[in-house]
Amino acid sequence: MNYFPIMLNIDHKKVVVVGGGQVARQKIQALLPTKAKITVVSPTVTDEIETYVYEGKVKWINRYFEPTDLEGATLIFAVTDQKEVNDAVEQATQPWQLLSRADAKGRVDFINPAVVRRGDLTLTVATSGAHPGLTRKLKEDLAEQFDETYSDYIEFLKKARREIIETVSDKQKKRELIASLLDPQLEQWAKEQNWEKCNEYLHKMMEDQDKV
Ligand SMILES: C[C@@]1(CC(=O)O)C2=NC(=C\c3[nH]c(c(CCC(=O)O)c3CC(=O)O)Cc3[nH]c(c(CC(=O)O)c3CCC(=O)O)/C=C3\N/C(=C\2)[C@@H](CCC(=O)O)[C@]3(C)CC(=O)O)/[C@H]1CCC(=O)O
Ligand SMILES: NC(=O)c1ccc[n+]([C@@H]2O[C@H](COP(=O)([O-])OP(=O)(O)OC[C@H]3O[C@@H](n4cnc5c(N)ncnc54)[C@H](O)[C@@H]3O)[C@@H](O)[C@H]2O)c1
Repeated sequence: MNYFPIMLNIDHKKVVVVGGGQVARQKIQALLPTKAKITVVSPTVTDEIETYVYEGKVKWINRYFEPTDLEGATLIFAVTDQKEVNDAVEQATQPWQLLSRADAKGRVDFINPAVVRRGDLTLTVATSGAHPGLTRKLKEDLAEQFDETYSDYIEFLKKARREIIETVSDKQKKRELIASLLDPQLEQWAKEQNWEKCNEYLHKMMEDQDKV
């Protein structure tokens, strides 16, 4: 199966998670960094989900699923341990709504990749359902390779690129300067949190370009 990978903006959109077990917890935790309006429908929820409910991050409808629960939802997660319930969720899903089934049965509008977030950098892994365990392993490898310091590095790159775009008008120079931000020396200084060196390098590079 060739899935189409995209990064969705689901801020302020309604997302309904049917089921409140470990898989629901996993999906909700992946949704929390967004500003989606998350509703969980289930007679039981895990302790973590209950905490999110008390913190106001998730709305809990504390009962068995009913078709009207899906009204207005953009994304729907059928993550109960009952095939018949997941089937009922599928039946109630409108053609324009996007459905994910944790049991990978029936209608599958999207599957969930494993995600590593480092600020604005998002690394995702999927095997198109072939082996989710491998997906998890590769995610852990990536999390190690791209450690937490990457968030600050990406933030520096973002600001430096903006500065170049706003101050350099020559197209060719602009492109060259942006490309040279990927110098491994900068990455190293960013890892050491040496922002003085990073900024010095950036401004020296911009001055040098001016002279050419
Ligand atoms: C990436 C991740 C994200 C997430 O869960 O959101 C995710 N599964 C994760 C882990 C994981 N899942 C399972 C195991 C046990 C080992 C095993 O069975 O393989 C482990 C490993 C573990 O937990 O260590 C069991 C399992 N998973 C699915 C089925 C049904 C089936 O295959 O038929 C069954 C059998 C259930 C049963 O036995 O009844 C199906 C799906 N799981 C997917 C995603 C989608 C495809 C992703 C891809 O392309 O790889 C897809 C198709 C649908 C979906 O859920 O979107 C998350 C990594 C968490 C992380 O980030 O660390
Ligand atoms: N995609 C994945 O990563 C993955 C991993 C493991 C399992 N699975 C699949 O996901 C399913 C769920 O796994 P789990 O570990 O979260 O199970 P679980 O038993 O921990 O949770 C099931 C949840 O569904 C709720 N539920 C049952 N009937 C319901 C109804 N009528 N309406 C609303 N909620 C209802 C239960 O109250 C419970 O909260 C498994 O059966 C398996 O098929 C997927």
